[in-house]
Amino acid sequence: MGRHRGQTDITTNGDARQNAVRQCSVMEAYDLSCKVMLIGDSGVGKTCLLVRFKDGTFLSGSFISTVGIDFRNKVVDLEGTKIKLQIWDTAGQERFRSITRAYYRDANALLLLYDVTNKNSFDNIRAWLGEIQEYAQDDVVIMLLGNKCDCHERVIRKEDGDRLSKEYGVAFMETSAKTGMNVDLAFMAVARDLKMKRRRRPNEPRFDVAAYVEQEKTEQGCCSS
Ligand SMILES: Nc1nc2c(ncn2[C@@H]2O[C@H](COP(=O)(O)OP(=O)(O)OP(=O)(O)O)[C@@H](O)[C@H]2O)c(=O)[nH]1
Repeated sequence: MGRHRGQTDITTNGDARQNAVRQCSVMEAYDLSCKVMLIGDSGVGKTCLLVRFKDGTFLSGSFISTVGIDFRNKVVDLEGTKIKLQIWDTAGQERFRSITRAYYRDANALLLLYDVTNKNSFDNIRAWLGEIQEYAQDDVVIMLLGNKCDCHERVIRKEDGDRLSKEYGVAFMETSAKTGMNVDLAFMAVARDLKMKRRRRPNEPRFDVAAYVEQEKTEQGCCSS
């Protein structure tokens, strides 16, 4: 397996808040690369999840929506294999849907977020899954994430997310970009899936990302919001 040189991590749109997201990283070598997209309604926490994973920090303060689409790279080490995750952060607002849809078909994994304090964002998950069926590759990895699980104002129970994910046969966990709960796991599970796919021999069983997440995830109650 050859090792590639990473491209510099330059983002694509001019939104002021994303100066926090916009930095050039030193070129890093990697063995495998994959595209991960963050999707879901506006305000569910996609940018914050990305920043938490990439920088280990939480973007608090006033909320400024993503314009269009943006990306950052992160190279992770999985038992000696360097995997470059190219993570696309999409705008949740309806007016950008035609732009973001165009990127679905190149994605290896889709992290689909709702906000546990926002019922609408949960109710819209079925529509998002419909879009995925229509525009994404058949073997795309889908992970449903109930974000902001640190908040006391929760209106969606964990069982609701669980039930929906089972109905659609996708991986599920609750996350918090604020505390970092399960954030690394979401991205590392995607990296592991990619590695297993590339390494799998014809007669070997497929890696079950949903079962892996179920086993590894942290189930935590509320903390302060
Ligand atoms: N308490 C809490 N707040 C969060 C969390 N994640 C995001 N937020 C807040 O939710 C708001 C929206 O977060 P963003 O990451 O900008 O949301 P987005 O999904 O990228 O929104 P769009 O760019 O419009 O699609 C911000 O005020 C964040 O500080 C979380 O895990 N916990």
